[in-house]
Amino acid sequence: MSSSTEVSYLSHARYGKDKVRVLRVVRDAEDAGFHHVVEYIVTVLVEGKIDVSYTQADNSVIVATDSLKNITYYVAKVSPHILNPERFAMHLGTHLVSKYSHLHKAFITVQQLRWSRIPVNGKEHRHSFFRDGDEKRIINVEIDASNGKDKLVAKVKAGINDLLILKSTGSSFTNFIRDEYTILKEVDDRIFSTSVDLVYNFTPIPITPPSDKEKLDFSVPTDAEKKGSVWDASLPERARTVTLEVFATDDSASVQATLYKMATQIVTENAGIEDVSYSLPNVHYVPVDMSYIGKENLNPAQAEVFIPLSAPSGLISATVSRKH
Ligand SMILES: O=c1[nH]c(=O)c2[nH]c(=O)[nH]c2[nH]1
Repeated sequence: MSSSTEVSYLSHARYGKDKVRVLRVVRDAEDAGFHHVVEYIVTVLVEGKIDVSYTQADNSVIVATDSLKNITYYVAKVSPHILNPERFAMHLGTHLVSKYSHLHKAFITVQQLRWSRIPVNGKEHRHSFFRDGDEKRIINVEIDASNGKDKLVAKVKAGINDLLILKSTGSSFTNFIRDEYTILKEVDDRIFSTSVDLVYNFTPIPITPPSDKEKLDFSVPTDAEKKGSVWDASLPERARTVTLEVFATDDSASVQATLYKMATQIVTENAGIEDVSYSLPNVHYVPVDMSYIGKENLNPAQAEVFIPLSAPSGLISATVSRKH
């Protein structure tokens, strides 16, 4: 950044549009009455030679945030990758840094809301959907053109937010530090409930720059289905399945130990993933003392009535990284 005063200079600048909400309908290529829908909340931000807009009040370098919003809708209309949020985000970011010579980086975040097919008489409906939960897929893409418009690099992370899960046994918590602050009893059986936030980071990958005049080409490599890479369209569902299955089947010694098993399995099974992070609140369910009415409800093996505590909760997080 060039401009500076006696004591300060512009050291960082990034701008764009937040909360661009878009729903896209895709009519199936073989059967136009069979619809696919995705709903995204998109953040589209750019960096580059934009310092004079801050330091000199010179707007000539600004692609208006309104235009960035319009470009988001346009790419949502024309991208053949719209149903895949990672590819859509990479396509949008690639278009921006390719079209505007002074923009060197694009940062695209896509939050995908759930729309699942309504089952009717045991069959998934062709064009009717329901919101089955608050869980979201989150995709973060940086398209970096700072080494040249012909040497684009994509840095992609993806994951899940707000996936609420609970198991009613198969979880214990013992052997922790006991001192003058300790009230908590050791338990060999308890409820374990959490709201999963999962993020996995891919190894940065090269992106083929668009060759058309409009800079709208976006090519997916031919080894697109290569397991465990950014291009692996089945990876998000597999990471979700690992999360759910490890949670369900682990004889959990702690949130920490179960988290580690989930993260380790995802890194092990996906060669393109550099690291996996989870943030897991330990949502407490407290057995009600029913001795007032002569009912045993405190013994973990007999407890049946619990108070869900909205606050406070534990908060357990960790990152498991690939060794090189
Ligand atoms: O799995 C747990 N990890 C902790 O660190 C902790 N601390 C606590 O009070 N309960 C639990 N449970």
